Amino acid sequence: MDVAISRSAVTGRVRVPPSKSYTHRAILAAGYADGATIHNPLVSADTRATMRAVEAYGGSVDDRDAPLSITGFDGRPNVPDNVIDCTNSGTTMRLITATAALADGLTVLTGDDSLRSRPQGPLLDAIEQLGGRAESTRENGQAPLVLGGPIESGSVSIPGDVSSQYVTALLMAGGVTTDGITIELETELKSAPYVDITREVLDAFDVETERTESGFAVEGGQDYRPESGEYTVPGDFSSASYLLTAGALAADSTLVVEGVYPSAQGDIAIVDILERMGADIDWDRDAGVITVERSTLTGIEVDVGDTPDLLPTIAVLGAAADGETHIVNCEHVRYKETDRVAAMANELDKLGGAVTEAHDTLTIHGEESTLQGARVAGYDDHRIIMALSIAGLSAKGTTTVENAEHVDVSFPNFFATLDEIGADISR
Ligand SMILES: O=C(O)C1=C[C@@H](OP(=O)(O)O)[C@@H](O)[C@H](O)C1
Ligand SMILES: C=C(OP(=O)(O)O)C(=O)O
Repeated sequence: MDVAISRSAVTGRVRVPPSKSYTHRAILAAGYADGATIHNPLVSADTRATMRAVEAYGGSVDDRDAPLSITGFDGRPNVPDNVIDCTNSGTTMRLITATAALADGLTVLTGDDSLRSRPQGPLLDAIEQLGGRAESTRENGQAPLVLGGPIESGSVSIPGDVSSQYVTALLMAGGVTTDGITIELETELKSAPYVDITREVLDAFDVETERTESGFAVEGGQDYRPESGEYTVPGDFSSASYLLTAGALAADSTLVVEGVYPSAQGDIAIVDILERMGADIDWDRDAGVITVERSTLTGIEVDVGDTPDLLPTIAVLGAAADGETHIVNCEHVRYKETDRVAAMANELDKLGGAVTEAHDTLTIHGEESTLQGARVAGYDDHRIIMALSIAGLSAKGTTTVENAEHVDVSFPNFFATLDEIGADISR
């Protein structure tokens, strides 16, 4: 499905979808428990992959609309009857790799073309350090993966600069091992707030984890027990970033975004980034409401070490701002559904943006950029598609984004939501 977006104004009130990261963890935590009811879940292509995995390990998921009623496998995953297809979801594949290592037998994990090109090597190495079997069928550190357990407990040493999801996977599985898992980080941890999200969800399921001097640790022999059997997912700040950017670039008067309460999400930084760029933005934290007005923006420097998923959004803001926007510390953003640093450099260039790409930085020269509608590729990547669609709202003329159906991964109602607030869109 190609989507055409013409320059138009947006206004009104919108609600953000529930958080993808919290939903994945809550579903899997309910699987590690004997079950739970998950309120306000994100039901999307990626979270459905995690639901299927919980079922493959012996749990069940009823009512795939809110709330989700999950029966768990109680810390003891079955050997799946079939290969588990994680489709496009890196979070699913990393988190359930460690689950597979708890089962007494072999599990095979695969995914789509994109997921089968993403790095899994450090996590496979960690499973081997714990005495499990962990193989990449093509011996290139990528899926398809063959995992065998059961691992019992132990210490692992892994790099922290490829994906934080390896740490999340080991902490979640470690709680139900005999003696726990200690994780030593060989490098600085990138995407660190995602481990904070994990620890927050584990705490809500009564599983204790620890930040140590050199990494993290989780004691074994713990039971996943959600308080009163329930868990409620907060709103998603990565998804909110597209709506807030739409407001800052194209609001008629104001755009009001609802369902945005404080949580451990690093992508809350979008509020501060917009403020630093000069946007007129106000966050009522108690009410969970952000109000943003169309604003004249100025380029800034942003370190995305903690917030890789904001890179496409910030690149679009930079192309619409005056002056230079310098995005630094972004090498890990190249390991996502696509190489998002290169994708944004290529596609903003087609829209008239002046961009300089280096290995670990992306610079957008706002003063040399005048956004003009064009046909752009979506790279089958939800975040590239959503960011370019918002660029299309403020570009002169019409922007066509190819294969835009992939928004289904994290924000299934994205185009319907833009439509509701007045964007000129044809699908
Ligand atoms: O754990 C998570 O929920 C996520 C962690 C981040 O990945 P990395 O830790 O691989 O950077 C982020 O980019 C991804 O969208 C979701
Ligand atoms: C990178 C992302 O997710 P995942 O790693 O789960 O594929 C994302 O949602 O931007």
